[in-house]
Amino acid sequence: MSHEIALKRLNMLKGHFRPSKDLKRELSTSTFNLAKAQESLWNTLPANYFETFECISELHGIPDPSLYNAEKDELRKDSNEFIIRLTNKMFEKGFTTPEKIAENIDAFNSGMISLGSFNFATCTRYLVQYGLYCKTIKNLGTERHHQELIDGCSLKTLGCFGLTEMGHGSNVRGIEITATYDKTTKEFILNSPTKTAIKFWIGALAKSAHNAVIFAQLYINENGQKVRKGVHAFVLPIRDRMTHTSFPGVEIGDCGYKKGLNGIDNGWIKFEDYRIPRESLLNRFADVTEDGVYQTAIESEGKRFGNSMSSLSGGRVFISRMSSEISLQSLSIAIRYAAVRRQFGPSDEETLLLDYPLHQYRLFTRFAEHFVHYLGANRLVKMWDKNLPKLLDEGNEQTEVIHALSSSMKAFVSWSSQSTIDECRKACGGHGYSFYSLFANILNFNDLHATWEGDSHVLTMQNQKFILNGIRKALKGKKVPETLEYLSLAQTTPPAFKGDFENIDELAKLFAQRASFLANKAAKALNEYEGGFEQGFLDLQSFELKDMSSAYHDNYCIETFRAFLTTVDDESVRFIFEKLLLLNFYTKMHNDGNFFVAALGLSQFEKLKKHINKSLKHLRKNIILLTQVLPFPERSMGALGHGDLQVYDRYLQHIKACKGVTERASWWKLAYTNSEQKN
Ligand SMILES: Cc1cc2nc3c(=O)[nH]c(=O)nc-3n(C[C@H](O)[C@H](O)[C@H](O)COP(=O)(O)OP(=O)(O)OC[C@H]3O[C@@H](n4cnc5c(N)ncnc54)[C@H](O)[C@@H]3O)c2cc1C
Repeated sequence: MSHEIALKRLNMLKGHFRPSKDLKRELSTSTFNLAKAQESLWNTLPANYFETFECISELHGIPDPSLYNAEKDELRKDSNEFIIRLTNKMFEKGFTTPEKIAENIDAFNSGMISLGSFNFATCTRYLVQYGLYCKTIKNLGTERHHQELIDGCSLKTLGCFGLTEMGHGSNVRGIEITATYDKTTKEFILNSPTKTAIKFWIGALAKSAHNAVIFAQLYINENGQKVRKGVHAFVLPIRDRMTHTSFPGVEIGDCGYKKGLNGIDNGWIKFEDYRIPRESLLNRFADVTEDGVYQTAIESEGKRFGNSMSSLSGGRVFISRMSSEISLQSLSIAIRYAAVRRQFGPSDEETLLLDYPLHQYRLFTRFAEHFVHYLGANRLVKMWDKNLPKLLDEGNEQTEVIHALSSSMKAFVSWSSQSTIDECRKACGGHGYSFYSLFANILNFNDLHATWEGDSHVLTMQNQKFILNGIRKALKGKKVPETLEYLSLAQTTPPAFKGDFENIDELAKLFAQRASFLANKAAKALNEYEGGFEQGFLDLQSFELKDMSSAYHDNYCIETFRAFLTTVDDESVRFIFEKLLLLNFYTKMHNDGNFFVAALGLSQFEKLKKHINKSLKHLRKNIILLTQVLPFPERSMGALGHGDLQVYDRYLQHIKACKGVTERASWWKLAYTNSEQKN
């Protein structure tokens, strides 16, 4: 499908807005060309985004997420049924054959992101199936695992990904499940020796999966000794396909109700002398011969482990994007609601929430921030897709860059998203607390992003190590990896900024100098740390090291945005996008007084407030049209945020659509004392 047709169809999905009084008023002040803005932004979207969107929207009977409040088992059944229907549809349309998907899982996965606006559970099921189960087989397996890959891609086999255990999540190298090779039968024997060795939290395991990828400590016999060879991955059946019950030696259970995302059947699994064939070992980087000899071309256990884990960056890439997307989704809801909601005011007609400067600050500064994140995340998805064919090639530095980048993006984007979604909920007051506003759903989903696919604090430490390595390279005059070019500025003191506050290039340079300065400051603090480098690395986590990572993240997003601006040819559109970037600069500067008071001087720093207020006023004129630039369908806008701004009508429709709203309760008699009670 051509891009143009895709845009047209997606605009149809987004809905035609009946021009309500509020919408007419809002659009009358806008200053930019909507179609041109959409074209520029949508060009940055991941491959297959529109195609998947169209496929999903053609499936009938998918409930509106803001009306869908089913119980755990029903949610799980629905998400299972839905991915099967969707995959069939994709095949039917010829977008994907199992072979095609096997070759390029990520193009498919990018499209799956669009599922998020329909149903988070189904989107997660897709990520587990393709992004974790299939991708691990593809990246860590060899030709002998091709059939498993094809079966996984076509959904003949439902799979899950078992890395985390009851006792170990972040420290994956500490997992306890053992896989011991028995050369007499040419099998591995899986065992969970302790309670903490039980695999836990595994998505799609509790009720659905036929197969699992399981990470375990590999043991072989060498000269009569049991020798540990480190963490390795295996693909294995866990349930009998005739009965869908687990095999002897495998115990599977449900992790039960969670804070959210109950449509995913997270489970636990315990092994007791469970035998699997030698070929189950995903043997791209290491193998065990029939006679029980361990063979690998990579001597270092750490390097082998690193290779096994690098394919996991994909999950972080998608989380970064998903988090920025659902923040903009939440902001669009809150902004549209505020264009209708009135409170107080000098005259009979009360003031719109959207006209209060405080409300503008709360919502527009975050809109600008997440718009910048969104572009950063879209670029990261493209970097990931491009790098995929050579992901694990020897000497491919790009994999390391993407790992560092996705680690910081996942952390900083999902952290700020959490507070943004919460702020949006509060900005809609009491109605924001309603289930139908969708905020509870979105907030609970995003909450997980801080934890799964690697705890975000632990991930920022990986990003910090990458930057510190970069500094070492820069000091030796070696080329630094992509995203660390700013280190060449070698900034050891805060620069004195005398530039123009409207000049994006000058402000971008200031942010690059800040990233360089904070990196050098952290490196110096570590080198001079009294307790030594290792202790310093722990002690300075909340201070210099976190600031260093945060500045790296800001710099990457700013550079991405500047590159994006060069692709925008319509002046009215470029102008409005520049305003978003400038507002993001000002708020970030204002929030980091430590650095920016030193760089600007106190009186210039104080002037930031004036620049912020001016930007808010300008954005006020365009903000509703800006929400229309985003490629979100109306069904992801809950009851309060549809583009036609018919807030109260739709909210009431939602309320009334629920079963039993106006009916007398079955327990009504309890509302009366015995003496009053009717028969
Ligand atoms: C709904 C859900 C679905 C999941 N799905 C899967 C799945 O399909 N497959 C799978 O394998 N796993 C899955 N997980 C597990 C998830 O990936 C882990 O929970 C995650 O990696 C964090 O590990 P943990 O829970 O052991 O936390 P811990 O590592 O115990 O962390 C607890 C806290 O300690 C802090 N901490 C840890 N180490 C350090 C340190 N060195 N310095 C300072 N602070 C530290 C962390 O920041 C965190 O706040 C899922 C989890 C959930 C909740």
